[in-house]
Amino acid sequence: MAEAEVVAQGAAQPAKGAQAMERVWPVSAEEPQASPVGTPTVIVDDLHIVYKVYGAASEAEKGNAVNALLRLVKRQGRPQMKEIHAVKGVSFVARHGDAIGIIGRNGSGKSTLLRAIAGLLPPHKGAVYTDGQPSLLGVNAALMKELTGERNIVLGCYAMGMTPSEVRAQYDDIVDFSGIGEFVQFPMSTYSSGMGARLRFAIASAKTHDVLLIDEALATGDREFKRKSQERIMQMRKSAGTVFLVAHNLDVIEETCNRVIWLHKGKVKMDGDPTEVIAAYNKA
Ligand SMILES: Nc1ncnc2c1ncn2[C@@H]1O[C@H](COP(=O)(O)OP(=O)(O)OP(=O)(O)O)[C@@H](O)[C@H]1O
Repeated sequence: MAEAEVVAQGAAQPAKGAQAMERVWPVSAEEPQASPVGTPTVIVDDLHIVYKVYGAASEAEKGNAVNALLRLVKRQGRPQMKEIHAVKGVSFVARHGDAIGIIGRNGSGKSTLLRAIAGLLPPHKGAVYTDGQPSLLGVNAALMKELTGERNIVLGCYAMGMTPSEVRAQYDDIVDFSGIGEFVQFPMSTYSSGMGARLRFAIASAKTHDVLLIDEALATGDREFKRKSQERIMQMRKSAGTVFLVAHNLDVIEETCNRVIWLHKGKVKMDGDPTEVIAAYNKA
């Protein structure tokens, strides 16, 4: 991911792969301005995502070190194109106020699904409809390492569409929440990975998102930070946004989410109550 992609990807521009959702619920004269809890925010309809990888070895050459060396040294053979079908026909509806945990083994398609909802990957087949702007907060969503924390906060907030006065109002809270203290004046290249992750989460969560997608961002923080971030995710749910959370730590998912989707080899294996889905996943 490019260094300049700041904090919450997709926050500043319209999503590419995702489509704005058509209204599918009834409109009445007394309808409140704020979206009521339970209205759909994301509809994923028979979604397929396929990566095309160039330069992959053919089946016959797989695992053959001599061939691999020959290809490198003599530049033999034309680059092969291989397709990786990462998400295979996933469908579900997410609603306002939902915090949805996505679980599954390594390579099951969790991050790919989040990136597709954020509109960063075009569907090979099927569609993603979103009501509101999805924002992806990932471990790889890089701030600019050569800039200080201070400048990254300002840039990150602008990238999320905040105004200068909103940035001023939120600045102290972001620094406090991140817990990076005086390091805010140092370049981010001097931060530990945990400090960087905390700052990213603090910046991204300073704004109310329609749909916030969090990819393993809580994995690197310490216990205290995890507690604070979980509280903040709960607050975001209350402000009627929708939060998706990918994490390998199932305790975090169970404590934070009201629903869990278990992906297995790119397909939904189970979707429902966190305790039930996690119990089934642990038995598998
Ligand atoms: N940029 C990419 N190019 C090609 N293939 C990719 C790319 N990203 C992921 N894949 C492949 O897509 C499949 C799903 O990967 P993905 O990262 O979505 O899984 P994941 O469940 O998030 O895994 P993990 O738990 O290890 O983070 C894997 O087979 C992976 O090798």
